[in-house]
Amino acid sequence: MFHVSENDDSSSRRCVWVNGPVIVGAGPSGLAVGACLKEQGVPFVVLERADCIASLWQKRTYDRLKLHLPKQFCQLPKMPFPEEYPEYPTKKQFITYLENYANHFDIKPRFNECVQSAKYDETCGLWRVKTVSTSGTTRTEVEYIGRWLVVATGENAESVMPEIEGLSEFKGHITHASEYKSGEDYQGKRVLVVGCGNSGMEVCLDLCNHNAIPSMVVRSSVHVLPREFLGKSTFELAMTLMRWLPLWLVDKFMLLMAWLVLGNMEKYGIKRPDMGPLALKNMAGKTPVLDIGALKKIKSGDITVVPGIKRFFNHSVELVNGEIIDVDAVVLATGYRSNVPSWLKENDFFSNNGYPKAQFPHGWKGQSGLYAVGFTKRGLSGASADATRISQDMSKVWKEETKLVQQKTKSGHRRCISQF
Ligand SMILES: Cc1cc2nc3c(=O)[nH]c(=O)nc-3n(C[C@H](O)[C@H](O)[C@H](O)COP(=O)(O)OP(=O)(O)OC[C@H]3O[C@@H](n4cnc5c(N)ncnc54)[C@H](O)[C@@H]3O)c2cc1C
Ligand SMILES: NC(=O)C1=CN([C@@H]2O[C@H](COP(=O)(O)OP(=O)(O)OC[C@H]3O[C@@H](n4cnc5c(N)ncnc54)[C@H](OP(=O)(O)O)[C@@H]3O)[C@@H](O)[C@H]2O)C=CC1
Ligand SMILES: O=C(O)C(=O)Cc1c[nH]c2ccccc12
Repeated sequence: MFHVSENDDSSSRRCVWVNGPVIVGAGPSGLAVGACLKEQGVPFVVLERADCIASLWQKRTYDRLKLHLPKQFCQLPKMPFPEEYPEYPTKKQFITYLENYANHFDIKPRFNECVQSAKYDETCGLWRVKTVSTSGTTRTEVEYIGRWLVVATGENAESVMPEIEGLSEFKGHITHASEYKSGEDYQGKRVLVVGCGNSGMEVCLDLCNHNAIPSMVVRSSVHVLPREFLGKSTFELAMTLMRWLPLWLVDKFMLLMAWLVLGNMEKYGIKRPDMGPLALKNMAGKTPVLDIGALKKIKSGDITVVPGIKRFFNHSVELVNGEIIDVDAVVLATGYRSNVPSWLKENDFFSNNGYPKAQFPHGWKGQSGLYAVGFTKRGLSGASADATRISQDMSKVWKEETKLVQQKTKSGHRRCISQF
């Protein structure tokens, strides 16, 4: 690396030349690319806006979270989970695994550096990546310059905060699922949970377990599948069946299985989409809920399912069916979005929704040395697949060029000697 600096009292500017890729984001995706590159001897820099690795897992998830897919589908390349880990590791175990992973591959991200912009400079054929970090009253701007850019900022970079009429008038506590830690703070409270994805369902279950009174807003439809069927992981079963059967048939099997285990959920207000669960995941990226107990609580009446929201009042909410219910607090389990459009000045490869335009498995490589990892809507296994491809692609070029440079230096050296 090569540095150029400029300073005054409260701010400083630096320019850093990066030999190898600039990786933006130190979540599982950025770490996986780093690990694969380390093995190939390609140097890199990882930039992270937070002060730790895997900030989504460390700072923006609730206490009782566990991986909801079996561990073999969640491990990163080149280092399996410890054998003693359970089939569904806890959040704490997953974070420990990631910390060990970063240490093992000696990945040292530059923390507290938020990427503000990244632009390809046509004239020099290089990426210019600008970051800002503030510490006390000092503001530091750094420009990293390199030939490759790896976008690893994730599908969950920002929380989606819906605009609902009257929400700003609501006097109770409002929080997003990403800030929710535990139901402990909600004992005895009537909590409206907006959204019925995996977050909404699990927050409701956690609230029940802490003697709160949750109502869950289901404004459209959702596929709920049991996490296990006859002691086997539903996800694993689906993946196995997909090897032999067409997707529509696997979907039929999933629905039959869900009906056998969970029964008909429509009478409880949970309507299924017209499309099957895997077809919908493939087409729209909508993840089916893998149930770990919320449905039992819905059946027992501990969780009340309510339709969409019309508007909020000071202490209550009006639903689309005209009903008004009193509410003490609101948890917005309304999902996440990518933040790529806010900083990446490029629109050939990335679409304005912050995802690569090309579908999996083609969305990992763009033009001019641009790469994306972890935008497959296939969780950690999708990120691992991207990381492997990216590192292979880069290391091929890196090795060819290193060989060329060595040959040139050798022949240059011979010429020098022959002049004497
Ligand atoms: C609650 C929850 C549970 C999940 N459970 C599973 C599961 O069980 N199995 C599974 O396969 N998937 C799961 N997922 C999917 C999830 O996307 C992955 O687990 C994983 O975290 C994705 O890794 P990532 O590195 O792509 O993104 P992230 O983990 O979000 O990491 C991206 C990093 O980039 C940083 N960043 C963002 N913008 C900038 C910027 N401008 N400058 C610098 N740094 C930046 C962020 O701070 C963050 O640290 C879950 C997701 C959630 C929200
Ligand atoms: N244990 C685990 O491993 C967990 C994994 N996850 C993963 O994290 C990712 C994000 O999940 P999640 O946070 O649940 O987000 P999702 O995007 O999956 O779900 C968002 C939910 O919010 C609803 N919603 C959005 N806006 C509104 C609104 N204005 N009014 C009413 N409802 C609204 C959506 O309804 P609609 O469908 O109608 O748009 C949907 O039900 C997923 O990939 C999930 O699998 C999450 C939690 C736990
Ligand atoms: O947890 C997530 O966000 C995932 O995307 C994991 C996942 C990848 N493929 C799936 C298919 C069905 C359910 C979950 C997943």
